[in-house]
Amino acid sequence: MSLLVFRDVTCARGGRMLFEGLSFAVEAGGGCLVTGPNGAGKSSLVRLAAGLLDAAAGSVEAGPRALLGEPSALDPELPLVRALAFWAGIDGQPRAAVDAALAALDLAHLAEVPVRLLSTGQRRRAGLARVAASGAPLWLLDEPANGLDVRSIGLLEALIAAHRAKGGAVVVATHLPVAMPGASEVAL
Ligand SMILES: Nc1ncnc2c1ncn2[C@@H]1O[C@H](COP(=O)(O)OP(=O)(O)OP(=O)(O)O)[C@@H](O)[C@H]1O
Repeated sequence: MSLLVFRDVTCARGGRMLFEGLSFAVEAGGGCLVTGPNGAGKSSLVRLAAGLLDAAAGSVEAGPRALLGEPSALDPELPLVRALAFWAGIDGQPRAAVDAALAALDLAHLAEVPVRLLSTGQRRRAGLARVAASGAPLWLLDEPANGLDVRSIGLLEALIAAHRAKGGAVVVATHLPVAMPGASEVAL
């Protein structure tokens, strides 16, 4: 079953064509690495997949999805656990999903710390925890390894592998190495 399908997609931004005729699909349990130099259109592809940007031509079909973008989307004033619980509530997920995500990203000891006091890497992991707790089958991760140390990249890779093992699918746009065994690659 495909969780994301691009059919002959053309993407233009600011009057400039970024890519055209792009077709690929990501199946349940699958992974897709989106690579390319700065400005190639990796973030734009993720935004197309998220439904935040319209294709100039072609079609994008996606099931329920969760997006990790540059801002973490977490309320900076709330303790981390409450900021995550807010989104989990909107996504209809139980509190246990938040606790599991905090544990998976080694954030449980920071649960009561306001989001604004987290370090860059901790905030990135917090954004990943929001995605992990969303219950969405399709994860769209834009530069998820930015700001992460080597150990945290290992946590990210394990999180992705566990989601895929449960039948989820993951799209990762990255200029840093992120291990996703068996993933396809879209090189822009
Ligand atoms: N809102 C916008 N309006 C006009 N042009 C835009 C807009 N957002 C991005 N662009 C342009 O689209 C091109 C692709 O940007 P995008 O962020 O998708 O690339 P990227 O591959 O993710 O780059 P990077 O590796 O630097 O993050 C760039 O030339 C950028 O200037």
